[in-house]
Amino acid sequence: MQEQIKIKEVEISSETLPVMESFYTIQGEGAYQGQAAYFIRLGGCDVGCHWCDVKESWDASVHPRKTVQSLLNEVEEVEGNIVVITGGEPLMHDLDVLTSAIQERGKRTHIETSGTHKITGSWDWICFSPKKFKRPLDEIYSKADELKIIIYNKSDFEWAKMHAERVNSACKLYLQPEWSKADEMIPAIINFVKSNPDWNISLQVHKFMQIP
Ligand SMILES: C[S@@+](CC[C@H](N)C(=O)[O-])C[C@H]1O[C@@H](n2cnc3c(N)ncnc32)[C@H](O)[C@@H]1O
Ligand SMILES: Nc1nc2[nH]cc(C(=O)O)c2c(=O)[nH]1
Ligand code: SF4
Ligand SMILES: [Mg+2]
Repeated sequence: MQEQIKIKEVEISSETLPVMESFYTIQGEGAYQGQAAYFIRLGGCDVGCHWCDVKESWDASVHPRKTVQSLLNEVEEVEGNIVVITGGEPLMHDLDVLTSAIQERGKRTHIETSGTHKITGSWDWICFSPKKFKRPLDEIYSKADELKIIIYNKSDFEWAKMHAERVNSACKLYLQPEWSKADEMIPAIINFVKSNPDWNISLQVHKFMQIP
């Protein structure tokens, strides 16, 4: 046991991840919208969405590596008990050590993912946002707590339904307008949700509030 704890401490202090930014804010999207959360944005993504709102995250090599210990110190400084790991595509990294350590400190681990890489980490909430640009892996469908489809054009509604058929029955369903198309797509999203009341609308409220 003593030996095991030692190994863990070594892993926590020596394991590093490329971090583009980390910040304490309000979760602007999905089921936890409106709640305080600490965000850790990891560098690296190989999906390539042309409308991605954080393209600066894609190249992992330009983002300095931080130790898990230093990330834990940041997380422990804030009152909020939700930690959101995002990116980039966070599942390009092994997240076992980071997420177990966050949970051991009594905080919740949430992830924002495209589901295109093997799931590592221990998660209290998985937000799965599939993309047409890279096929998700099968394992994410049974594990997702929240399915969040970005609506860029009208063809995305049928695509959304197709994914909803594959997730587990408890998974919450969200449609989120692509930011630059929001004015154009919101009327169609409203009509869709009126006809398909299992679905909810997610609006990136942090952008309206002009916060990170
Ligand atoms: C930047 S991504 C990072 C996490 C992961 N790579 C993913 O795509 O799920 C975080 C969330 O923002 C959404 N998103 C990215 N660009 C967007 C945009 N222009 N408009 C609306 N949502 C966007 C993604 O679909 C995802 O749900
Ligand atoms: N406030 C805020 N909420 C968010 N929810 C998901 C985000 C993300 O980029 O993953 C995000 C973000 O960047 N900011
Ligand atoms: S998967 Fe996520 S981070 Fe990667 S390009 Fe798409 S929206 Fe951006
Ligand atoms: Mg964002």
